[in-house]
Amino acid sequence: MIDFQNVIDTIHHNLKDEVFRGLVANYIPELADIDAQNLGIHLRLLDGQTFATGDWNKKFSIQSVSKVLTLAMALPMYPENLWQRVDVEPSGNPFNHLSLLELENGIPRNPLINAGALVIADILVSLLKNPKEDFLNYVRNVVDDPTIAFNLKVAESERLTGYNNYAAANLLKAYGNLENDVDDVLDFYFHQCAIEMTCEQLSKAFIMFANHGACCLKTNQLSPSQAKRINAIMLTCGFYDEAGEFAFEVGLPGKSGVGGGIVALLPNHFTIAVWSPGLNMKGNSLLGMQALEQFTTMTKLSIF
Ligand SMILES: NC(=O)CC[C@H](N)C(=O)O
Repeated sequence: MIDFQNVIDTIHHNLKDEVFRGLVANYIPELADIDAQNLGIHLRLLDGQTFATGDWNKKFSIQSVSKVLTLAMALPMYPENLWQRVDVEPSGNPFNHLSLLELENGIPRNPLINAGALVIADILVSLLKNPKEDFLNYVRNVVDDPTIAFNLKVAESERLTGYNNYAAANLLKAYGNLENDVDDVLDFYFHQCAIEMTCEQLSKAFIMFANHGACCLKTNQLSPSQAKRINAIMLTCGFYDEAGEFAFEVGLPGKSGVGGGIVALLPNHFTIAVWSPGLNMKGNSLLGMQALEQFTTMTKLSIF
């Protein structure tokens, strides 16, 4: 039996005084002041046991991690046509890259780059009565925690500075791959990214992917087949142009966000959420990746 508490405490100890911690995302001004010294880990086994260390109980902006949750909400509601509007190939490009979108006639490479997430946002804006509230309630239900909320300042900060996302949404609209107004889709997208969670809440939110889709939702659960496919997309596309590196170093499906969070999972075994706000050049948490590399190396628990 692995002493998980000892493993994550050792990783925290190894990394907590690291000098080279990457750079906090400052292209979203409201995120620029987050203290790069934060480092939290929360591990949740499928049998319900949990292990935590460091700043596991502080809220942070989940940013692109939300893209997996919008996909998980949309897929059971729109299973037939979704994959006609967004592909499932890794892009090998940064999360906000646009030239492939033009080359490929407005069909984003996958749902985890920004353009693909905007198509999923558009689907939810079309399907939901009160899109932002309904999605927030979905997340609250998945985690079974009604306190989860948007950070409205972060959403507003992105609205004021998100020129790349405006460009992506306009391009999608020009190619006929957005049904709704560009501003409505972006408003939804900026809010989904501005949800705040702790490592503990995030490890809970992703249990469904480790558990063949099953979680505490009463309706709209993922089927085992849908959960399998989302895991495949996380593995191949969850870290943008560093997806290969993450598979090589860590060997788990996962997703990062520019708030410095990473959540990863081993089907049938566990989910693990790590938060360290400093990012590497590819926009993924620098120490978060190192922590997870140490975790799968020390425990020998990975999909490979
Ligand atoms: N990789 C990320 O977390 C990017 C999300 C961010 N909201 C953006 O659209 O730029």
